Amino acid sequence: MASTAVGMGGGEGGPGAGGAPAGSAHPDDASSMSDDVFEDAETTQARIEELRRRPFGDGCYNPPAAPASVIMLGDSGVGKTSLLIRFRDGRYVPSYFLSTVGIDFRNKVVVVDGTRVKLQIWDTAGQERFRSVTHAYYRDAHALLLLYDVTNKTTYDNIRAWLGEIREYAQEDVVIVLIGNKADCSGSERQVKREDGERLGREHNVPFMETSAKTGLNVELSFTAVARQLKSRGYEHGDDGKFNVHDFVRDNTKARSVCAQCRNM
Ligand SMILES: Nc1nc2c(ncn2[C@@H]2O[C@H](COP(=O)(O)OP(=O)(O)OP(=O)(O)O)[C@@H](O)[C@H]2O)c(=O)[nH]1
Repeated sequence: MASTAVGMGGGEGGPGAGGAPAGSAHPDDASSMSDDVFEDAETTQARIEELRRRPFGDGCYNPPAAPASVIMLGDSGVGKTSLLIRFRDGRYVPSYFLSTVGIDFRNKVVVVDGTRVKLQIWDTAGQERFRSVTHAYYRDAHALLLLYDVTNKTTYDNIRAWLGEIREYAQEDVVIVLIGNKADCSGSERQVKREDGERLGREHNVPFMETSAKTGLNVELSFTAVARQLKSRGYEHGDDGKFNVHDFVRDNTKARSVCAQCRNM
């Protein structure tokens, strides 16, 4: 789990520039284990409104098109923040002690066949008590990355409930990708087989892949699949609409890689 302070706050010049957003704490900070990191709902709401107003700040000049909004969802601890940091910064930040507070975002441009697709990726708190805050964002989402943790069966079982929430709050045509994260873990650590994830994806007609924020397995692919599908639907100079995300994911998914630490467990 990670706090929003972990490299988050993508907009340059916004309230989070040059430091951690309010209500977050750094793991090295002795105060980070105390209750004062938990802000009240009003403060969280004010903070996310500030975040929403931030300009798209990737250092490039992109005046006309607004970025596509991508939201990362899933139970607390499945690795949403870690996956986003891996994708955005190409690094893995091992264990932190604090969960994401409320919601925060990062920007990233993905180039699809020469076209820049700008993604504004929202990292949500998996904890139940922040749900009402994050529900407000579903409506504006173009795509959702829905994660479970392959080492935690409960997070897999909860995917159906997450899909129910998505149906209730998100747009009908929102792009969804189902992700089984922590695929570097194997043996006794693993509680959910890849085939179970594949079956769940088929049941709900959403593309599925396993990822590892730790090793980087399929991390790029998960966001590229989203960007390609958004482009194919007409977001940013749409193409012929013939792109098939299921085929794309199937053809590009890499086999599992196992980290040394987990192998020895
Ligand atoms: N082995 C392994 N551990 C991971 C991976 N991704 C995340 N973790 C660990 O899982 C824990 C939770 O990761 P987070 O990224 O904070 O999870 P989260 O979903 O953002 O959690 P919330 O903010 O509470 O919703 C941390 O200790 C991470 O280091 C992975 O791919 N492999």
